[in-house]
Amino acid sequence: MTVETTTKTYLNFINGKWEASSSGKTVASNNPSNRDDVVGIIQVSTKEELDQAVFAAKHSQKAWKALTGSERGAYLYKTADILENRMDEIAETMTREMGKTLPEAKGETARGVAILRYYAGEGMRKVGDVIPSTDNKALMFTSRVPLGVVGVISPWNFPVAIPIWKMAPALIYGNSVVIKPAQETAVTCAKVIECFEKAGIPDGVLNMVTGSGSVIGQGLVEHPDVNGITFTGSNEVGKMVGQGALARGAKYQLEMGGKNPVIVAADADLDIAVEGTISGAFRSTGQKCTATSRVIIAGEIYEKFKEKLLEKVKEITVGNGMEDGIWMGPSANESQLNTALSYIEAGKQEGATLLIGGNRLTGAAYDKGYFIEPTVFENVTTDMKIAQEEIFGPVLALIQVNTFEEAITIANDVKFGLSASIYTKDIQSMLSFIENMEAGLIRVNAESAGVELQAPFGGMKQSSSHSREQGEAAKEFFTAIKTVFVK
Ligand SMILES: NC(=O)C1=CN([C@@H]2O[C@H](COP(=O)(O)OP(=O)(O)OC[C@H]3O[C@@H](n4cnc5c(N)ncnc54)[C@H](OP(=O)(O)O)[C@@H]3O)[C@@H](O)[C@H]2O)C=CC1
Ligand SMILES: O=C(O)CCC(=O)C(=O)O
Repeated sequence: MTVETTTKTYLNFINGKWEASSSGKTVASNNPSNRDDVVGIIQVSTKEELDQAVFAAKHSQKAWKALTGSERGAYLYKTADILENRMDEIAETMTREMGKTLPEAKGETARGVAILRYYAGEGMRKVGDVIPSTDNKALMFTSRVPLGVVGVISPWNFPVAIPIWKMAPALIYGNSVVIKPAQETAVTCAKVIECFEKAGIPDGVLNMVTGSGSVIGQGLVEHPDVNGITFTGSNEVGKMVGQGALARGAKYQLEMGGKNPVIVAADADLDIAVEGTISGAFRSTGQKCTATSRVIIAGEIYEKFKEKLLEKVKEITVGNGMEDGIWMGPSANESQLNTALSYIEAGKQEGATLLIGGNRLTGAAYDKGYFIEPTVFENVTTDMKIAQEEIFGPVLALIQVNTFEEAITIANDVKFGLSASIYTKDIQSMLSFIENMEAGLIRVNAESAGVELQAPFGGMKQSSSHSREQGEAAKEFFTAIKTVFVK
């Protein structure tokens, strides 16, 4: 395993060139496992650089759109090959920058490669339908056109996969892109952009501007030349992004929080249910919008499930994700750690019973990082904060129920509707769950997290703006339909 020791300064990528911000200000991106380790220095940009990036995107888009889909796809195939060759280095940067373990980071980078290849192929697929006209002398069909300039605002929890699952479809359908990655993981994003640059993407078609959400993110939302905004992050910011885009008639897409339940029915295979619950709740330190945060368990098997779950939680090794044998890394930053700790406190105050964990980890191996114990509560009622609000940390609430109907009611009793999972062998329970769960992702005998790149991804209720990302569904956001009537 190689660890970089020099600290590099990363610039903005505007119109095919790497440039420093005119602000002269930079900020360090630190390792959440060891805050003394500076992963890179990034630009704190101004509106001026954002304007330059949007100008470049706007002026390059016509020529980009004029290429055939297969020509645009060739750039994505090339980018995929370059990313694949840099897999280890980019995954290591991700682990250093936001903490997820190296195997998780490698898996995510490989997923980025696969997403690029999937959308590269999309350049050769159909863009419209022929629709019978009532006039037998006419030809009626639909065609799709790009939106123009797409603004991408991405979070830190999937620093490779999320930027790529937004940029790749935007590009293949003929849009140009300005991305503002989360400051937390801007170095990882810069390395992904380097792969596109190396693949020869034409100047101005893809631009990256780093800086704060309130300046560069908000600036993208309000920019009159940005035709579409795709966002993943918190509900609070997402709603502002949506309102800002709507106010000026721009298209927008929001992927936000989750409070994802797992139902463990009386007939479930408990070993499989425990394995899926642990992985869903604690992988990536619970920092996934699809993470499991509530387990709703049939009374008959409650004690047995709890016992098996706690046995496995005790085995979780927490530490620096670069080290072999570490299963769970740190929280991505101090604020995430404090949020998780404050929810743990709220759980105790509101009367839930802490079964395991609940503390920040201390000691030589932990003091310079943001490490927290995997935590499980029981006696959780649905009115408690830990049963209602997104924690984005390794905290699990166990809720015991008497009937299947009660399980579904509780599972739905939140403002979110992203992902939901059930463990059962009974086909009627499965069908009822599929029918009645208010969630965009329904998982049967599988963990709540885990998304396949070729399938639609998104939530119901307050988890999304009701559109879907990934797979073919991405076409709906990144293009506009023209209905053509020819006579
Ligand atoms: N659905 C998901 O996958 C995610 C959910 N979250 C949730 O959000 C909570 C807070 O995380 P946080 O990182 O603060 O999430 P944010 O929603 O603040 O960040 C997401 C992205 O939006 C940017 N942003 C921030 N403010 C604005 C703004 N006013 N206008 C436009 N863009 C903006 C951020 O920039 P920058 O960070 O550079 O300032 C980042 O690029 C988490 O605890 C979790 O609950 C967070 C990440 C992903
Ligand atoms: O579960 C996954 O793989 C995707 C999760 C996700 O998109 C997110 O947390 O933002």
